[in-house]
Amino acid sequence: MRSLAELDAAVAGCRACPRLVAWREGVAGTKAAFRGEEYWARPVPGFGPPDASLAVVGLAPSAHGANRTGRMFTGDPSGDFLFRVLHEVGLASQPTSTAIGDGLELYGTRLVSPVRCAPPENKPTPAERDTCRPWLAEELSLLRPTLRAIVVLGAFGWQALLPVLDAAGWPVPQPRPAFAHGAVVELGDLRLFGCYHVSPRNVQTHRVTHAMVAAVFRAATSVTKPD
Ligand SMILES: O=c1cc[nH]c(=O)[nH]1
Repeated sequence: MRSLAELDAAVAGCRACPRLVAWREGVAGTKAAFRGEEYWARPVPGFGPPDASLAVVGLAPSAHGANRTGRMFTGDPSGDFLFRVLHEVGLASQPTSTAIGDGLELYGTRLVSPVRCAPPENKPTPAERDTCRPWLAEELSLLRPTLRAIVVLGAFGWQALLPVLDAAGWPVPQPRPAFAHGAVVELGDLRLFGCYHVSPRNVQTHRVTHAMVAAVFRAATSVTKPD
C-alpha cells in the first residue's frame, strides 16, 4: 500500500478526463485579478495531516482557487468562508488560506474532494465523478485507522461519498440516507455530518451562515475530540 504522500503525488499527475484536463489548463491566467500568476493547473491532492480524525468532503477545485494555488479550498471565496470557521472551532492555525507556504496548518483535519480537477461551471459530469472515485476511495482507506467523522459539504459530495464508504465496508444503510443540512449518520465507528456547501451562492442567499457551519463542525469535533 502506498503512503498518503505517494497518493498525493499520483493524484497530481492524473490526466484521465480529457474535458477536465483541457479546462484546468485552459482557464489558467484568464482572470484579470490573477493575470501573470503561475497556476497549478493540475489535479489537487487532499490537504491536512495523514492521521486526521476528521475529513471534510467538498466538491471540486475552483478554476481560480485551488486550480491556481494547488491547495484545496485555497484562494477562493468558499475557502475564505471555510477557513474562518475551521480556525474558530480550533481546527486551523489561522483564519486565512492564500497559498502553499502561507503557514496554515490543519489540526486533525483533512480536506478531500470527490473530483480533483476544476470543472467548467463547477459542475463535474457523473462520468468524471466516477472516474475520480478511486482517488477518494484510496485516500479514505489510508485515513481509516484514525478517521472518526466526515463533514460533507453539499449533496454532490454526499452522493459521491456514500458509494465509496459502502464499497469499503462501512455499514451504509440501504436505501442510502439522503443529504440534508444537519443530517447525522452513524456508520459504526464513523459519523457523517451533512452541511450545505459554503459556496458564494449559498452564502449570499443566506442558505448557509457562519453560525450554521460552525455548529456542524463543533458537533463533528465533539466526536473526534470528545474531551
Ligand atoms: O469544493 C470546493 C469548492 C471550492 N474550492 C475547493 O477547493 N473545493
